[in-house]
Amino acid sequence: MSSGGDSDGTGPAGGSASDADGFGFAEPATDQSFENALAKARDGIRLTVDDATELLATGTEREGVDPVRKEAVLEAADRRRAETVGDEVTFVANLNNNVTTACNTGCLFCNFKDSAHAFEADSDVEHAGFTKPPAESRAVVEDALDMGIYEVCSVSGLHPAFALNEEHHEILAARDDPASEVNYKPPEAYATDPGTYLEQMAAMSVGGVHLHSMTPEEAYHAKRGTDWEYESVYRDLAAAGLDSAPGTAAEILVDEVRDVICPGKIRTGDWVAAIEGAAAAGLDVTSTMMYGHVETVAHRAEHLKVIRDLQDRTGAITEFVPLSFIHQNTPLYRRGVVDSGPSRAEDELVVAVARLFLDNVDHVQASWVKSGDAHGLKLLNCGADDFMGTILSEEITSRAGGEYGEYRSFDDYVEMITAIGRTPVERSTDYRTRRRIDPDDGPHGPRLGPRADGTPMLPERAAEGDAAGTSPTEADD
Ligand SMILES: C[S@@+](CC[C@H](N)C(=O)[O-])C[C@H]1O[C@@H](n2cnc3c(N)ncnc32)[C@H](O)[C@@H]1O
Ligand SMILES: Nc1c(NC[C@H](O)[C@H](O)[C@H](O)CO)[nH]c(=O)[nH]c1=O
Ligand SMILES: N[C@@H](Cc1ccc(O)cc1)C(=O)O
Ligand code: SF4
Repeated sequence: MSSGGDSDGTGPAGGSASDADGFGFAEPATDQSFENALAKARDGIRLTVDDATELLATGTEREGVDPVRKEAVLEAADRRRAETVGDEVTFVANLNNNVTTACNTGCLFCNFKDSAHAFEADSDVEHAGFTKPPAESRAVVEDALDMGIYEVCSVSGLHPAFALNEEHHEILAARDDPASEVNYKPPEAYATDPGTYLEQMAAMSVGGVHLHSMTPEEAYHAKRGTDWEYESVYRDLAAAGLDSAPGTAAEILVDEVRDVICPGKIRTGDWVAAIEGAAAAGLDVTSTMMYGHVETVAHRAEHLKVIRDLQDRTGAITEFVPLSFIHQNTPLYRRGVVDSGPSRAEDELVVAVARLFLDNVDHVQASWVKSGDAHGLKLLNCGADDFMGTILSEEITSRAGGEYGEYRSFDDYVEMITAIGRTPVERSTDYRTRRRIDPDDGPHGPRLGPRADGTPMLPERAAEGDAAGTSPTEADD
């Protein structure tokens, strides 16, 4: 959180919940409010937003995290995890293939993007970003399929030349001033044409891989300037090869927070509508929350309620992914709006309260990308049961200043998960296909991907020690 120093404190997020305006917390909180919420959590009674706020803050009547209360919350969540999903820890053999970093949305927590102007054909602005045309996307996925991946996860900047299809290009180009009205410039204006969204889907959906792509923000971009429904856009994307959608762009699903950290992004209502559209089109979705910047614990609780209500209506959410804010290279930090990300105690409480509050979402993910191995494993004892994927490539967290590398091998996974006394399980994106891994039967490699045969994905030395800084390309040399 933004007030640094005490690594176990919650800063303003922990302390200000009871004075947050407009969230119904005017009643002075008492010790009893926390104890009541904890008792409900232990008994499996559905929690209210106020209950979640109490648990996230370890009581709102005092500032900072109370270590004894925190342990009680984590223990309740760990027990709930064991009762609902058991002792398996899942992970997926996957590849991140992000198509472009060009984006003008201007989110203040993001350093993944590069100003789209720099990508224009006549620009001489230097940038370290990229745009992969569909053929290049396909080649990257093909290579990873040979390594045994099950899933390709693709999230991208909102490139102004991106359109759903040719019809969308025509609609956007017909505007009087497409650049300012609908954030559109024709592909000819750019050094590299990203192709259409449908072309990218068709290119990446190769060889039976599971394609996990098109966040609500991207879906909005794929229908901007039209009266198309999210459902029909997701149906077209699915017909081109999309299998499920990532629920990023959620950030904090409270508009007064979005006004500060991502004023250019879709509002909460649109994010919810996009996910409902994806679900109506028959797609599974994930859900996320990026926390630890300017929001209060009450905002986190409100966010969880949005997700739980959405899941009550759709049943399409396969997992909840807490995304711990990485602050170092972001505008929010550089401009002095925040002076750190969340504390480890906050990470633990977010995972735990997500497990307890989201009684209708089976899986809660820990991220070695955001938290590193040791803290990631700790989160698996706070209510999480999934440890994400091999990913092979990472650009969002590393560009923000994260230092935990860009892939983990199956041997890494098996060693880490068995070290905490749990069972390693290779999963499909939707968790329906699962393969328990015998730790003694190494070396380990993926078996669920269309071309997977149990061969380790990466040469042994690439997976040694801290994987940070070694790319798969370097490892192949
Ligand atoms: C980089 S965007 C790419 C996809 C698309 N542009 C979008 O916004 O949905 C994907 C997600 O990465 C996460 N993210 C970006 N910067 C981050 C940071 N500094 N720390 C943690 N998560 C971050 C945000 O949750 C964001 O929605
Ligand atoms: N938590 C992070 C993820 N999670 C996504 C998973 O890797 C996977 O795609 C999803 O669970 C669907 O199967 N990905 C990142 O790149 N970085 C993270 O921090
Ligand atoms: N790629 C996202 C995380 C993510 C991707 C897909 C998901 O389904 C969930 C989370 C990030 O690094 O921030
Ligand atoms: S989070 Fe997504 S929409 Fe926002 S600036 Fe980054 S890439 Fe663009």
